[in-house]
Amino acid sequence: MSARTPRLIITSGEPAGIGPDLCISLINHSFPAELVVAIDPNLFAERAAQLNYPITKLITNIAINEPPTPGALKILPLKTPHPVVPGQPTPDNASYILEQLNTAISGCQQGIFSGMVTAPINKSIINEAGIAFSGHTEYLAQQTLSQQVVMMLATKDMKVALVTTHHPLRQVANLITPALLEQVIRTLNKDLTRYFGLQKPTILVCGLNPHAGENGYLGREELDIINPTLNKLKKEGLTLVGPLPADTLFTPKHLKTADVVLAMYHDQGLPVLKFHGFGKAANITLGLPIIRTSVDHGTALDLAGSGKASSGSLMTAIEYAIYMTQNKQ
Ligand SMILES: NC(=O)C1=CN([C@@H]2O[C@H](COP(=O)(O)OP(=O)(O)OC[C@H]3O[C@@H](n4cnc5c(N)ncnc54)[C@H](O)[C@@H]3O)[C@@H](O)[C@H]2O)C=CC1
Ligand SMILES: NCC(=O)COP(=O)(O)O
Repeated sequence: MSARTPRLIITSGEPAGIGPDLCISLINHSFPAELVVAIDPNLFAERAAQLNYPITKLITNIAINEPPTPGALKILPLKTPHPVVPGQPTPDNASYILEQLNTAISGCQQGIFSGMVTAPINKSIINEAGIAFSGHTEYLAQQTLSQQVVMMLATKDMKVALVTTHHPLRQVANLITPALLEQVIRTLNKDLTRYFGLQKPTILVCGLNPHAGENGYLGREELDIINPTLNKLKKEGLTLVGPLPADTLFTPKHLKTADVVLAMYHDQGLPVLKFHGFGKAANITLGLPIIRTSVDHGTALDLAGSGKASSGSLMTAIEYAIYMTQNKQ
């Protein structure tokens, strides 16, 4: 495969959501990559007609032994077991969603694809089908036998990574252990160098409690867990700042010094990132043996088939995947 032209697989996600719409909108864009969309061709054609996209021909021959064609958009055909109604997801199509992911993962592992970009899925629908599923991040970690993955959302000028991902808030404090924090920071540090060329990234670390625990009077996790872990890693030469109170960490004075912010939990870090750049950020999974980026939003069932969904985040996710394949060290 050419080092300069990646072949990326795009999983179209929940068929009743906006994933298919966003994949269809790729017709109007050209990337320095070959894009292969994992989707039911009938769904692609039906939704394209609904959105008034003229489709003359779908290319389903991926020609994996040929070099990728820059700017090409191809289809990897799969079949939805159940009819798709925009805005109305059904657990009967959960197997189709997982088939997309499994096809993408194995294709990346075999070197057919340089990386995968995922459109959104609805976690609860997959669970309704009787399949325990908390997110792409955790599923990819499990399927690739990865020891520690890290969810990081990135716009062009801000990166926020998470120590914990999709857990009930009640469980979060107990999940933050020295071992987890150490592994997350090591993975983050390593992959910021590996994929983004940051040789010694500055990582700004949030406290867990208000005011970073106020010297133990508002919670002890900073004193007992976060500080000792940061000190251990700082002695090894990592550039870590914190734990800082999360409310004031997210201000320009601190952010301008940081390559990435490490938040302790999902809704500590992501609302700030999304306020800053919803619709133009990518979700990147670090710590995997393959490259995976994703959109920053969900299935937006209210917009499926309406033509009102913005493809900005999918564009950013594809751009980041291309960047990562080309800058990987
Ligand atoms: N990468 C993924 O697979 C993700 C999946 N989800 C899933 O999505 C489902 C719905 O989650 P919500 O919290 O409702 O978030 P959501 O992102 O689907 O929707 C939140 C609001 O943003 C709007 N919106 C979302 N994407 C948009 C786009 N591209 N253009 C214009 N407007 C857009 C929606 O219309 C809605 O008003 C959940 O099941 C959740 O698990 C959520 C985040 C990421
Ligand atoms: N808020 C991010 C999100 O829910 C996406 O998670 P994942 O499916 O990429 O793990």
